[in-house]
Amino acid sequence: MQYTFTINLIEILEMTTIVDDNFSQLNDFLHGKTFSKIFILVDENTHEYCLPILLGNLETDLSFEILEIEAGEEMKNIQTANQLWEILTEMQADRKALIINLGGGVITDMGGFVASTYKRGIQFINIPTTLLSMCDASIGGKTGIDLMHYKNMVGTFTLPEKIFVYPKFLETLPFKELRSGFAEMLKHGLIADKSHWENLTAIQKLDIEGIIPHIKTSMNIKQNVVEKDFHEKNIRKTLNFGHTIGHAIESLCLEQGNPILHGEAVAMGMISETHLAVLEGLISQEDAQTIIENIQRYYPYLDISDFNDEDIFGLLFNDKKNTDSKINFSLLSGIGECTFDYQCSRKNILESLNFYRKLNDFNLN
Ligand SMILES: NC(=O)c1ccc[n+]([C@@H]2O[C@H](COP(=O)([O-])OP(=O)(O)OC[C@H]3O[C@@H](n4cnc5c(N)ncnc54)[C@H](O)[C@@H]3O)[C@@H](O)[C@H]2O)c1
Ligand SMILES: O=C(O)C(=O)C[C@@H](O)[C@H](O)[C@H](O)COP(=O)(O)O
Ligand SMILES: [Zn+2]
Repeated sequence: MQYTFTINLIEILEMTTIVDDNFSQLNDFLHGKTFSKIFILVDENTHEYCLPILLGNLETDLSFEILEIEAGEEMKNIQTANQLWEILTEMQADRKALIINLGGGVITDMGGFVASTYKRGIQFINIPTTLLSMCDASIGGKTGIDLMHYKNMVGTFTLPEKIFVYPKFLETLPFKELRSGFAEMLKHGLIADKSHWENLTAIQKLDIEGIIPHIKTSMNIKQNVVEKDFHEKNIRKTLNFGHTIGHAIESLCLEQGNPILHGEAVAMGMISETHLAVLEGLISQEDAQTIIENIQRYYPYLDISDFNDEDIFGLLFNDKKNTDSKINFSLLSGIGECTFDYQCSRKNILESLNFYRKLNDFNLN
């Protein structure tokens, strides 16, 4: 017998709220609930820049504890998860405890994972503080940690109770982090909405004034895809465009102790995978050129000349989308259209990596 599981669109859309300056939507949510205790997970930066804003507006009689981890992808691992499970145990967090994940994608992935496994699952909400987590990571229920240097190898599909988005958190976000999140927004346009892509690429200077008006569209694209295929059996794989090669490069950089930002890796992966789509006859040269030139406008060239092809293939062969020992790509068939489960020849994959290696640095930033 086959079971299918679909989440109701309304459920996902209602899960996400853009909050006002008083966080009244968050306070309303908390007032109606009987949590035993609240744990707010932060990293050192969101502790400094975002927690004071949140606490200044939080209206609740419930007691809360702050759990802080160091910032960075290097922390998204089993050791950190273990420490958090231990702290929750020592503090006698019960099944009615709530975790508030206040941070970027590392915090929402990690906090969601810890919450979804502790005592077989306690409730959590996401309050994203980076562009990347507002538009992508806080939405859709993928939680997880890296294993060795393989990205997101252990995790769960578990939705938060709510996602509260406060775009003004972006005011303190460093430019590189803003640009990293912008890569996932470009991805949303490329896989699903040509006009979103055109609006984003019309932005001449990447700053929050230019980007904030487009956040909601990216959130909606992600929500719509997730609603159709929560467990990534089919169309959700399109959200992985740029990530097959991107994750491999991100993992290698992490392993070498030279981490790059997730969005930087995705930008590189989108260029390489767009060329791969040309080699496979999926997309026109003209569309590919537009895509690649625009991504190059925003992102610095990543020097992967020293990366060994076999190391890259080793990682590609462990990609979570693979089946039957075959690498499954999500490739563009046009601007705003994406295929998935697409298998390419080794020759073309190598050529797409070499295409990237040969690109000049046209970065304007
Ligand atoms: N679950 C998903 O669907 C999903 C989607 C995309 C990415 N991800 C994951 O998300 C992670 C990347 O997320 P990220 O880019 O948000 O990284 P991040 O969480 O590491 O945050 C980036 C940096 O910005 C700092 N920061 C956060 N908010 C700030 C603020 N308002 N002001 C100043 N500094 C602030 C953080 O401390 C950190 O140093 C990766 O691990 C990636 O795999 C998950
Ligand atoms: O939500 C999804 O599905 C995505 O693929 C979004 C990606 O941007 C994100 O990086 C995700 O964590 C990648 O998923 P993974 O399953 O390849 O780890
Ligand atoms: Zn991503």
